[in-house]
Amino acid sequence: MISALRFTLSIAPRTDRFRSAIVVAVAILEQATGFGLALLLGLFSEVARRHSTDGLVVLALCVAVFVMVTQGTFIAGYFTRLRLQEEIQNEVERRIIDVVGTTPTLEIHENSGRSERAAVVRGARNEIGPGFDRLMWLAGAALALIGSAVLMASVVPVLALLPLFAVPTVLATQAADKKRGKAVERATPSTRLAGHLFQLATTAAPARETRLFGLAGELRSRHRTTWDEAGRDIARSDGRARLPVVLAWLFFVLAYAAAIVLMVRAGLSGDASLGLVVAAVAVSSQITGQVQGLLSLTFWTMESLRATRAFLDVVADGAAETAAVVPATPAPVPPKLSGGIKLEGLSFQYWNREQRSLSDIDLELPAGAVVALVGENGAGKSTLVKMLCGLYRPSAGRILVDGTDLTRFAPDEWRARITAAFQDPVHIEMSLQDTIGLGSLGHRDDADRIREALRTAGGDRLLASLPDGLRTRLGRESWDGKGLSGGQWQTVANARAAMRHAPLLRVLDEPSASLDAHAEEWLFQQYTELSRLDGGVTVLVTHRITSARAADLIVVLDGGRVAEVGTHDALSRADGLYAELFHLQARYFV
Ligand SMILES: Nc1ncnc2c1ncn2[C@@H]1O[C@H](COP(=O)(O)OP(=O)(O)OP(=O)(O)O)[C@@H](O)[C@H]1O
Repeated sequence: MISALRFTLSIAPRTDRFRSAIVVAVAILEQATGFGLALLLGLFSEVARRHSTDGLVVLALCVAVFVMVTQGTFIAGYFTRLRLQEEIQNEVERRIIDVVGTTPTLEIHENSGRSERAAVVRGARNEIGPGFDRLMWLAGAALALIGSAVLMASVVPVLALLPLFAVPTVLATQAADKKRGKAVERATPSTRLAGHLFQLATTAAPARETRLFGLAGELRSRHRTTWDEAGRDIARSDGRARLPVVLAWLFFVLAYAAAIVLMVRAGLSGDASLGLVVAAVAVSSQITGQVQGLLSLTFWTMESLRATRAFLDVVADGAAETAAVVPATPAPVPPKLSGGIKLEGLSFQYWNREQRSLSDIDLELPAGAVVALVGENGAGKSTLVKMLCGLYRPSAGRILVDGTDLTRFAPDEWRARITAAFQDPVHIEMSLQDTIGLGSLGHRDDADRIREALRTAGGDRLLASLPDGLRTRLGRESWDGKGLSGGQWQTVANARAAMRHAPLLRVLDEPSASLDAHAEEWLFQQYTELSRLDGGVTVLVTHRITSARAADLIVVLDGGRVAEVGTHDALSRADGLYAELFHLQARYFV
C-alpha cells in the first residue's frame, strides 16, 4: 500500500501542479468549516454573556464572511477537482496502454493469473483518478478531528483521547474493507464472465446470433447466476465483518456520552469559560460526523489505493517480463535472410494447460520459400506462427534466424522486420488510409504505398467502391463510418500486412478464410511473387489444401507435432495425412 500511496501523492502534482494545490486547499478549508463555526459559536456565547451588541454585529459579519469563503471555495473548487481527476485518469489510462499494450509477449493476456490482474485494473481504473482528491479530503478530515480533540482537551484534558476511541471503528472498517477486497478479487473470474455475457447480449457483433438463436433470455439468466455466485461470496464476507464494526461503534458512542458529561461538569464548576465549553460541546457534537466522514473517506481512499496497487502490480509484471525477455545487449536483426529460419526441438505449453500445444518441432524454412502450414483444428498452426512472431517464449527448444536464436533479438526490432495478417483481423475503425497505413507507421501518409498494398491484397475494387477513397471512415462502432463485410475487413488487414516491404518473415494465418475464390487466388499469387523477390520466408496457414498445393514446402501438423514435411507431389505420393486431407477436400471441391 505504501507504493500505492506514494504513487497517488506524486501523480497529481506531476500531472497538474496548480490544480493539485487548489484541491489541497479546498479539502482542508472544507473540512475546517464545522470546526471554525464551533469556535465562532463559542465566541458568540462569550460576547452575548457580556451583552456587547457591537461585538455581536462584528461576529455575525465574521460568520457570514467565513461561510461565504468556505462555501465559495467549495463551489469554485468543484470543477477543478473533477478536472484534476479526469487528467489523472487519462494519464493512468495512457500508462496502462504503455504497459498492457507493449509487453513483449502475449502472456499478460493469456496467463490466467496475470490476465486477471490486468482485468482488475481495466475494471477498477476509474477509481485511480479520484485517489488524490480522496486522500486530501481524508487528510482534511483527520486534521479537523485533531483540531476538535485539542479544543475539547482545553476544557477537560483527558478528552484529547476521545478521537482514539474512534480508532477501533476505523480499524474494524478497514479490516472489513480488506476482506471485501479479497472477496472481490476471488470473484474476478465470475465478474469477468458476467461482463462477457453482458457484452454478448448488448453489442453489435454477436447481435445476429443472439437473435437468431433467441439467446437474450439465456444470457440474462447466466448473467444473473454468474453475478449471484460472485455476490454470495462478497455478501458472506460483508456479513462476517459487520459484528466487529458494530461493537467498535458502540464502544465509541459510550466514550462520547461520557465526554459530554465531563464537559458540562467543567462548565458548571467554572473550570472552563462558557465560550470554551460551548465551542467544545459544538465540536464534540461533530465528532460522530467527523468519524463517520473519516470512515467513508477511508473506505473510498482504500478503494483508490487498492486499484492503484493493482495497477502498480501490472506495471511490475510488465517490467519483469520485459527484463526477462528483452536481452541486455540484443543481437542485430539481419537486414536480409541468407539461410532461413530453423526450428530446433521447439515446444510450447500454454500457462493454464496440462499438455504441450507444440512438441519437439524440428523444421527448416529456407529464405525465399513459401511454406504452407496445414493440419486439423487445434493442431498447433496458430501457436507456431505466433511463436515465430516472438509473441510466446518457447517452453523448450529454439528458433534460429540465420543461425541467431530469436530470443537474442530485441522483440520490437524483430517485429519491425516481419509482417502478419491473422485470422479474425482486428477492425481498426479509422480512415481507410490510416487503418492500412498503421502497417508501417513511417509510411502512413504515403498514399501511393497504401494503394500498392491494397492492390497486393486484391482491394482495388473495394477502394473504387468507397465514396471518399482512402479518406473514407471505416466502421460503425466508434463512429458513423462505412460498414465493411467480413471479407472486406480481411482485405484491409491483408493490405496492412503488405505495407512492409521485404520483411524477413511474412505470416498469413488463414488470410483468405472469408475471401472469395478470385480474391484468394490473386492474394496467394502476389505473396508468392513477393517472397521469391525479397527472399523472406512466407508462412501460410490454411485449411484449403488447394491453396497449400502451390507452396514450396508443406508442413503438416498433427497434435502439436510435425507429421509430414515435403512438396505437394512428394506428400501426395507418401499417402499419409496430407494425402488423406487432400483427397477428402478434392472429393467435394475439385
Ligand atoms: N490462448 C490459449 N490458451 C490455452 N490454450 C490454447 C490457447 N490457444 C490455443 N490453445 C490450445 O493449443 C492447441 C493448438 O491451438 P492452435 O490455435 O495453435 O491450433 P490451430 O491448428 O491454429 O487450430 P485452428 O485450425 O482451429 O485455428 C489447441 O489445443 C488449443 O486448444
